[in-house]
Amino acid sequence: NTNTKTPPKPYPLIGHYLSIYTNRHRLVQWTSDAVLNSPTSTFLIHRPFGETRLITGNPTVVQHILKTKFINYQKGDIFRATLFDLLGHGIFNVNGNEWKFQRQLSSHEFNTKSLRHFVENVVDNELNERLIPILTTAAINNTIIDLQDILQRFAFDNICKIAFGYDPSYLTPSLPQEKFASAFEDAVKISGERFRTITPLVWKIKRVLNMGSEKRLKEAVLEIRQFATKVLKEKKKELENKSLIQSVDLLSRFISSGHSDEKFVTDMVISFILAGRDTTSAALTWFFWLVFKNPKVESLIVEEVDEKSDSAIYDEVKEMVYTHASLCESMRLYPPVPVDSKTASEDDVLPDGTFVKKGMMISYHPYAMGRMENLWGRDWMEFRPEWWLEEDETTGTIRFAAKDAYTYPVFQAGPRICLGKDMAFLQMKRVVAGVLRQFKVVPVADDGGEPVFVAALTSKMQGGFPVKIKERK
Ligand code: HEM
Repeated sequence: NTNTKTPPKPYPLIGHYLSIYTNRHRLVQWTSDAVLNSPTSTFLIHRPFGETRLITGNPTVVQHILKTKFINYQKGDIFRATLFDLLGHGIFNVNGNEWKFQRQLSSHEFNTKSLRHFVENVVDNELNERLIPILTTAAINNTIIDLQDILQRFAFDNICKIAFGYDPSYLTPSLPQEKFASAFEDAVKISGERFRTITPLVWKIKRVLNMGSEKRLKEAVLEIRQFATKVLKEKKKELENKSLIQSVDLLSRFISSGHSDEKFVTDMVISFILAGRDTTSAALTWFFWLVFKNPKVESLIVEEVDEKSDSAIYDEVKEMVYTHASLCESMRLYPPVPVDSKTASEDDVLPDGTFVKKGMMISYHPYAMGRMENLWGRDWMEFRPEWWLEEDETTGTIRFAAKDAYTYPVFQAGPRICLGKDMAFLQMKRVVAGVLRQFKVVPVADDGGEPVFVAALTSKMQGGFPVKIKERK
């Protein structure tokens, strides 16, 4: 492991490849160290054969690429080609007018009250009918459960119900293994692995030869698309002679607003499922670990949850400022999307003077940024939700104080900021309230050490999160 105080040095021809290869299991940490040890917080990675990539933790540079020069920094060809088999022309994988159109269409739905109510119902149902009973049984039998796996299943059921009104029952393990869920799981995993091959040629050749993981990817994507098309056809039929009732999924909303082209809507729905699948579960997994390590924070959250439990659901979630702050703080240290990349369409010069050549990839690094002394102070490693709270001087109440979006780009920032941010908080706060009101989550391997943070497209706790569940008295 390299954790030197100077940024790693490149060699002729192979650049940083040796160091990258040795650290391939901890690339987030390797790139984070490189950014943290670079005086400008921007680091140039040399890949073999002279290719270079920039990686930055400087908020001014982040603002430059995500907002000021937004048009110049898009999803690049490598990114798009790597994810194309899975995502097609879905919102995650397009630029320009194609993106703008989908963004406007979906922002409209995301801002409706009726979608919000629909999401609340879906989340509450999954919570009360599935998650809480599983935790209750684990508490009674004193069994060890993998909370990370359970939260992933929870998020997958939720997002499928929200995106296309279909319940895969992934959090009901007694049912036979759901084909759609495992196809999605494999497709995301294999697509993520494509990014880690030394050159895209490796997976492209495997794909042409229909070999190994590429063969499975092809099958999985076919299963996903066939299934999504089947749901779409059923929905269309269902909606043919009916006007849309208020409380429905995104797919029905898109169809009802006149967008019924099969390929277009299927691509859109797949992007949404990907976006909502592993992000909230990753955030919650690390959150429950941090809360266990910080009993004072835990008791303040439980106090807030108990206090709000009488109010209406919507207000309860809106008002849970301490819980909200704790979630933000937990994602500062363990962001669900730890590194995210763009590609320059034209030559450019960054605000710090760095020259960017057309076609160069540039990544911003929320994981490194959450660990920067100049942004968070010497005690950045402390888990302190209070950093996100301030007193309202006129009323004397405590309120949430958001940080600058380019200093904390956990949801990205600028025109392409995460569309599901509010939905994600709503879901996460419902889960935190539902779980902590009734239970204490106790990690099994509490040897004092930090679990290992790993990431493909989104982050995970390596080896899962084995816990015991205790009923709160
Ligand atoms: C804690 C949870 C979440 C985090 C940290 C998160 C983070 C992000 C990030 C970093 C991006 C930018 C990706 C890129 O363009 O390269 C993004 C985009 C997006 N997110 Fe989220 N996300 C979360 C939950 C959700 C949920 C629940 C949804 C709901 C469907 C969602 C929907 C989207 C969509 C549609 C985009 C694409 C926006 C666009 O390209 O215009 N996200 N999110």
